[in-house]
Amino acid sequence: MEIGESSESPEGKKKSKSKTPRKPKDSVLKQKSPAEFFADNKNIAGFDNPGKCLYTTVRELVENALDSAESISKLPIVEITIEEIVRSKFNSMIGLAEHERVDEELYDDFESAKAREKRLAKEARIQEIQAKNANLGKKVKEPVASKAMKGRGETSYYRVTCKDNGKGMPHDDIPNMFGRVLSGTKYGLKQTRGKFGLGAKMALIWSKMSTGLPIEITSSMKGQNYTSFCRLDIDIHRNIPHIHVHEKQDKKERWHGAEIQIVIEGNWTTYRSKILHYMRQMAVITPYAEFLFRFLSDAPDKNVTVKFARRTDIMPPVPLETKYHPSAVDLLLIKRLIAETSKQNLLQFLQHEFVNISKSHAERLIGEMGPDFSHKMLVKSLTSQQIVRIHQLFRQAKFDDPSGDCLSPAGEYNLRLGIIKELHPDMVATYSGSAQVFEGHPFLVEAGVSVGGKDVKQGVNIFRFANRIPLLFEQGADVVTRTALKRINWNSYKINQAQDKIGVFVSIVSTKIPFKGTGKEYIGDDISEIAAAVKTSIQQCCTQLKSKILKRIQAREQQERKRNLSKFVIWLNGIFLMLQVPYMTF
Ligand SMILES: Nc1ncnc2c1ncn2[C@@H]1O[C@H](COP(=O)(O)OP(=O)(O)OP(=O)(O)O)[C@@H](O)[C@H]1O
Repeated sequence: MEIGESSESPEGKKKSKSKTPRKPKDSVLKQKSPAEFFADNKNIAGFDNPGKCLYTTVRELVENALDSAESISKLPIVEITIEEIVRSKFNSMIGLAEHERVDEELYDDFESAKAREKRLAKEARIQEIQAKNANLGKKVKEPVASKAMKGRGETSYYRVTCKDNGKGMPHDDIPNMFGRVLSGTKYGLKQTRGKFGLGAKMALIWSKMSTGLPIEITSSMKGQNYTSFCRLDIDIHRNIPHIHVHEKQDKKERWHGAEIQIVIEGNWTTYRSKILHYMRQMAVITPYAEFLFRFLSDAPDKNVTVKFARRTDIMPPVPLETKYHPSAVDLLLIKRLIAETSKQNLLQFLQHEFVNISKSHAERLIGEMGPDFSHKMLVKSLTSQQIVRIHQLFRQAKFDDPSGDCLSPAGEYNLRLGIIKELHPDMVATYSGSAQVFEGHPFLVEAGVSVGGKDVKQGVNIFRFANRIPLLFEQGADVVTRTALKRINWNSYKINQAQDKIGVFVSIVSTKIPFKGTGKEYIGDDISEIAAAVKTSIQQCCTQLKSKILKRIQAREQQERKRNLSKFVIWLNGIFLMLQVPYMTF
């Protein structure tokens, strides 16, 4: 495609033009494209402020990389680099001439002489207090940068690069995968980290909003003798990719996977610890992956390199695509399945498009639908009323629960490995529940509870994972937090909720994780089946721990008794010797 060309054909444009109803002159009605909507409401996708945008961009790219490698059963290798770009370098990148400030008062960080004096006095006072605290051995807080300090010094542009060894992307699909909001390959009923077809596009929208620079995608698939390269941005108004370059290049190395590069505004200082935390927790729940994380800056003392080595070659099974459960479908979905099915008659349709409907069961269901239904009736000829009847029956009838065969939990082994690596606890217990169902969707909960360890605070430390993604935000409202803090009677397991160092790890996997919002930050506490399964899993771990704790208490008591006994024997010996002394002197 030519530079600057959009991917929509002129024919397509003509067609859509003729179909659009003419807008009355006095109409105030406006439409928004999905890209415009998400650009206006980027916070609902986890892009709140520059720091959070940097965090979410890293997250989206890493999760896509893992999904891609796992989809071909490849042990993932993910390299993620954040390169700080100082303002002057950024300006030269975009061809903007350096400009010396002329009218200082115009700037947000302008300080009058009086304000400067006041600030310096305040800073001196703070430094004094901090020096005193340091002398007393108290913890010293980092001073908060003033507006004047922030405005001048802080660099806020970052080149984020993520390279994986996944399956790569078909050459022709790349523009839509990255330049059309709500397009992706993970919409089916399958356990994947991605779901909405939004994340990578949000990173691009943020780059467009903050730096105006395009995204660059390099990809190669197994068996391809070329590498695809694409540089594009997004036409927000029309929600279509705006392609700068899209070409096939000579393949220089035997590599398959993808490398995505994007330049965005961000804030490393405020989100450094969140990003590193995320990487660490990702390494915990994905111990079969190798991660190399780098932060590069012009100031070498700020540089960070962390390698999370692979700790096991055991990968969870590849999640399988499944069919809909009759209790999980609504009218719209039934209509869509009817439109898309390759089956001719109603009997075949029920049998093949849903799980847990056998032939004999389908026959009985059709009998129950009423006299105007028959096995052989053409499924595409069903009227709207008839579809409503099917839906009603699906809601009232009893169906076996879907099996959890399509799910791919982390596995108790991986979870235990992660906990031991992360917390080095004194004791740990893990539990993997069996598959259960909410609203027709299979889900499975695994948990680990640990006591003691290094770098663990006193009290309950919660680690949450959903479809093997670490969840770091909105902890308070999450089903795991609420359950661990309010519904577990820790005392009854001989664990002191306030004083012991308790680690609670809960991993939930499902073909549909009921996240609150598209930012995938927490799972609400309103689905009773999930809340109950989380509680049971934590309790099961606590029960295992209780027997270990009791054994430890018994062992301690026994030791104490032994110690007391030996003290008593020493004391007796002493008495005996004392009694001997008079005789010995004779
Ligand atoms: N590193 C990658 N390797 C292979 N394919 C990728 C990669 N990154 C993105 N894709 C493809 O691009 C599509 C769109 O990605 P995007 O991040 O926008 O959404 P998603 O991952 O499907 O869902 P979500 O918005 O929930 O993250 C993906 O469905 C996937 O097919």
